[in-house]
Amino acid sequence: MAEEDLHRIDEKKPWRVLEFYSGIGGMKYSLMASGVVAEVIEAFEINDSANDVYQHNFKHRPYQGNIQSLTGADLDKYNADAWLLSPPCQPYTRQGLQKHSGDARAFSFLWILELIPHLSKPPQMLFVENVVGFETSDTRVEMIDTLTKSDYVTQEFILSPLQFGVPYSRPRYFCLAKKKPLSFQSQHNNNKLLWSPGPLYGRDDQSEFGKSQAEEGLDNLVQFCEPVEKFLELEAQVDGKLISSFDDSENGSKDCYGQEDDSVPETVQQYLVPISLIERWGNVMDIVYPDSKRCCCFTKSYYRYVKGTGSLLATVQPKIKGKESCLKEQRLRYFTPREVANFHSFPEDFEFPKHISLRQRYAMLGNSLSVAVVAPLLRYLFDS
Ligand SMILES: C[S@@+](CC[C@H](N)C(=O)[O-])C[C@H]1O[C@@H](n2cnc3c(N)ncnc32)[C@H](O)[C@@H]1O
Repeated sequence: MAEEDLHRIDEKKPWRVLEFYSGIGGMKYSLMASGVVAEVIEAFEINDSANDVYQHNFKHRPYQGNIQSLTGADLDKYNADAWLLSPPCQPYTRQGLQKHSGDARAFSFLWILELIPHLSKPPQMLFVENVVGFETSDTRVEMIDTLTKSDYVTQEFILSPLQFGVPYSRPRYFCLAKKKPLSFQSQHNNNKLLWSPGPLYGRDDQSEFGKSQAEEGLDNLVQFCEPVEKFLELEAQVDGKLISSFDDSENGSKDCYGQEDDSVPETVQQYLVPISLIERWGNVMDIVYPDSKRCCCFTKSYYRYVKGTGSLLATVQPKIKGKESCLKEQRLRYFTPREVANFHSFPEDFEFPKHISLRQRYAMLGNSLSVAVVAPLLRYLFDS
């Protein structure tokens, strides 16, 4: 390690961090929440609207361009200690064609990997986030191969917000890498894929860390999660008593779900799911209640499609929960973008600029990440 890097550790100078695929800044929020003394010196993102949101909240506009056009010299000049990367997930999602490294959307990440061995100032630490499915991809094989040859040690995790007290199922893959002679606190977890947050808290009973233990343990963990109602900005009806004051008398006549009107609703009524949609798709909807301890992953297609894109909230609680009771009478509504941000544990002061449409808000949030999960992972990565 260069002498200046050792000084950085000794003097607690802020780590210099690059944020690739910055989107709406989930990595930056996680770094802030982690308590690590660090500074994002540059962010890279191709999407104009995502950059508007980033700039609105952080007063800095990311470098707007294709990451694939960056050169080794461009990256060397930042002299960064750590790189945080959340490359596109579509090549690896179960819904996609799973073309892995053959998918054009994987090229920019493969390009970044290719640059690493040729850098004169490679990062001391790397953090990569992706969907479950990435761990079996050829891109992951390429990544681990490059990192190992370039003298990094790695630990990989699959973790969900449910394991951090948030009633939200969003398991994601993470790779943490440190360049030797830096090392992890629990070195016996090097080169392993772990399904438990135990090592982040110094718990080292490895028998707990496998996939099957994690899956078995989830039901148990769910009871320690906060209820969904703690994440709501709009009030919900509980115990048959209407707390919110909206009148949904027009609900029955509404037969589209936001495709025509993409403006941001101002009342809870506008988030109600049209009756026609409930009639057609009710059997595939995931319904949760204010006292539920789990809701499904919000994807970037939430609000545009109902199947597999995220949960809907019943604002009227029936005597028997679920689909045995009439769904139309449960007055289902979409979670608002602010509520999705709450499930992602974004800070209260996060906001969208006014010109960002409702669908763009859901899309960008669906692409983002859970601060509750990433912050402790970053703390563990930067811990020396
Ligand atoms: C999975 S999302 C990451 C979101 C981010 N972590 C957040 O919190 O919002 C991937 C992001 O990478 C951007 N992106 C995809 N390909 C890119 C490329 N070649 N160059 C720059 N940005 C790219 C997309 O626009 C998208 O915002």
